[in-house]
Amino acid sequence: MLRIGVIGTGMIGQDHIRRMTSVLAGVEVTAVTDVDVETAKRVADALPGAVVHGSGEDLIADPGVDAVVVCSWGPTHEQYVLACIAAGKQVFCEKPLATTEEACRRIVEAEVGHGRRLVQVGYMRRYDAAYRALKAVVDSGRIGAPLMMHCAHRNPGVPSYYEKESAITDTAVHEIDMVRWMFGEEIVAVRVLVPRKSRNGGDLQDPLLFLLELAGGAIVDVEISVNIRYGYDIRGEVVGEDGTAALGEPSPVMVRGGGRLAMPVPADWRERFIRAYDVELQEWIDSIAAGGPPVGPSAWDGYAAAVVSDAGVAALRGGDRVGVTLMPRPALYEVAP
Ligand SMILES: NC(=O)C1=CN([C@@H]2O[C@H](COP(=O)(O)OP(=O)(O)OC[C@H]3O[C@@H](n4cnc5c(N)ncnc54)[C@H](O)[C@@H]3O)[C@@H](O)[C@H]2O)C=CC1
Ligand SMILES: O=C1[C@@H](O)[C@H](O)[C@@H](O)[C@H](O)[C@H]1O
Repeated sequence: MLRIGVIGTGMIGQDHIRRMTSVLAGVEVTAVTDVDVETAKRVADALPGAVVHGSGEDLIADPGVDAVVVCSWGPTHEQYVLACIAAGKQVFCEKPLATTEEACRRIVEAEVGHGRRLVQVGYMRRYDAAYRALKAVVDSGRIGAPLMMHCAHRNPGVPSYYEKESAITDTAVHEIDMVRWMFGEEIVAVRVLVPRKSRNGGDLQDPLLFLLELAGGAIVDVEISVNIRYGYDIRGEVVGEDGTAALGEPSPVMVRGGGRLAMPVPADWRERFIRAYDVELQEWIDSIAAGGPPVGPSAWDGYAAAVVSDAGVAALRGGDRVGVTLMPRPALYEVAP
């Protein structure tokens, strides 16, 4: 049994604890912590034998914790991931790896200094059946070389920690990672277009259109709408030279009645990506329980996403086309995105 400590027992922390205790195999949650101590205690009450630690650092140092899952807010990730590397413990860090290029660079440098991969980042779309099927079509060459991709990332509402830049750093960062993986290329420049604001968006710039240019010349557009009310709607269509391929509808059921064809829209990311999170965490658990390095998105992927995300924030703040330059990729991260 791999003994896991969870830092951050909010929405995704609780969801990952649920899957680690009642869905996945070979794992138990032995410790939790949260700055909101009452929440941490309430979550631990449902976990027989689990310890509540007063800080993330204490949890990481606990000899009863083999590996750590970080589910606290993005700006707190760096300190915990660095502490895990210093302790030589495997860490699964929810996205984003950290919220700035500099913070991600420090993590990459610490891991390279350690000499062995210890970090996996929670970019779960790489594990989603629909995205995997879309990538298989693109890789097969059936639609010719991919030229463009149209994406939509629609949320019904935003979490409490959401700020203006979060549309890029917290939301579009999923497309940043997915696009690098889908095309197997780095993103070299970004732009942000700002449409008329939604009356549902408060102080946020909602919606916005995020444009990504890839090294090979393909262009990706991403609609980010984070207060669209009707549900959680994730779309993606790749346009190739000879055809197109799109994500299918996530609902397993369609209802015809009363002159209408209807299907449910997922309520949020927990529902839409439920199986992707299961596969992502089970593969992480299995790989590290077997003593190997994690095989999912690496600290390098987290760093690359942060550099693009920083460029996106600059574009949102008034830049036009903002270029993206990555540092040379260390040998530890030799595989393509
Ligand atoms: N992969 C995915 O699809 C998703 C990833 N996330 C990511 O997971 C992280 C958490 O998001 P949510 O669960 O939605 O937020 P949340 O606000 O529901 O939960 C975060 C928890 O972390 C705690 N926390 C904050 N600072 C802390 C610190 N320094 N030490 C310990 N605990 C601390 C908060 O008290 C809160 O209980 C974010 O990085 C977010 O981007 C969130 C939702 C979906
Ligand atoms: O990661 C997630 C949230 O943190 C973020 O706030 C949402 O916009 C994303 O859709 C969700 O997958």
